Amino acid sequence: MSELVQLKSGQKIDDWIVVKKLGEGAFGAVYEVKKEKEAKSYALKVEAKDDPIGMLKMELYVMMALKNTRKKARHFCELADKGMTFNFRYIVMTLVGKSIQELRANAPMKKFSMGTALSIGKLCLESIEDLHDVGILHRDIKPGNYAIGRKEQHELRRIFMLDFGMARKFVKKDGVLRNPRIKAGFRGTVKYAPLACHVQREQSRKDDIESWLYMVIEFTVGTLPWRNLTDPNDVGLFKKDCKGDRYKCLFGGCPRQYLEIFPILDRGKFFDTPEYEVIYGLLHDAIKTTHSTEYPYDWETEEWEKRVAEKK
Ligand SMILES: Nc1ncnc2c1ncn2[C@@H]1O[C@H](COP(=O)(O)OP(=O)(O)OP(=O)(O)O)[C@@H](O)[C@H]1O
Repeated sequence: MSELVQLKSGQKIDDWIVVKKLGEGAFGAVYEVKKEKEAKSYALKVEAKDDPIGMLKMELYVMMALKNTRKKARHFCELADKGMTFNFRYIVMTLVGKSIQELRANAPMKKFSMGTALSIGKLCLESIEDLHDVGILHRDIKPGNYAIGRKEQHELRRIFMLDFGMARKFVKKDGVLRNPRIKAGFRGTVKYAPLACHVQREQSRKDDIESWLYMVIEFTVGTLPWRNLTDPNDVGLFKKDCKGDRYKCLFGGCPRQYLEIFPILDRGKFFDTPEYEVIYGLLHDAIKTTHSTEYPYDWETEEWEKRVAEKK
């Protein structure tokens, strides 16, 4: 694998000045950048030009595909610039706030209140539906790939879907759905991967929703029962059992409506459009039956701010 590109604070890349590093993924780093004499910050993602995998190309493709859609503004960063220097490629996009993973780490018992869990679960599902609408699967749905907006922009109730490095087009140019390959290599993150991924089956839209369900269960109860398993095969077997006899192990502490989601996914075939509306309906129903309120979100409260300040 090629070396990660490292940029320094103050370094100039075309029109952009690096403020600081925000984080680093397996394939590249993300930096806060600004234009000279402008106050607004953006996020710049880099990748070495000789990177054999070339995840940024897919990120760019996805951002362009989303650009002209009706709902583009809802849950995605906007592309502000793209470019290439002597040894790396980069894209510049909306700067978002904390990832859901970081937020959950700060939450008491590592779980959100029922209202917040259900409400952001709904927004995360909307982002998946929007992505599917442009013919793309995410294939790495997890809390680290979602972030809220920035406080300065008054966007603490907005959810952004990030990181399209694992994405795949499931529709061909002529609009026909691509046929599944006989075998598809493991993609994504073991903890949240759908069962299809564990058995190296081609993923389809319902598999993004299966990962979403694991993520939402974790938002709600603070844990997933296979959290301590490291072997992907063991995790796969555990997930399989949870779809059957061991369902209580996974759904304990969740609203009863979550139990209805696997059957909805299972009755869908590979090429079928998932029943998003039915799932939104279940989430709304769960808000009612658990007597939850969606707002304020947990991170908008004084207790939250106090706890974060105490941790520092
Ligand atoms: N638009 C953005 N604004 C602010 N921070 C961002 C933005 N995009 C990504 N980040 C942050 O940059 C870091 C690296 O992101 P990246 O997507 O490269 O990798 P990752 O998802 O953390 O890891 P991996 O590639 O292993 O899945 C993460 O902490 C992420 O939250």
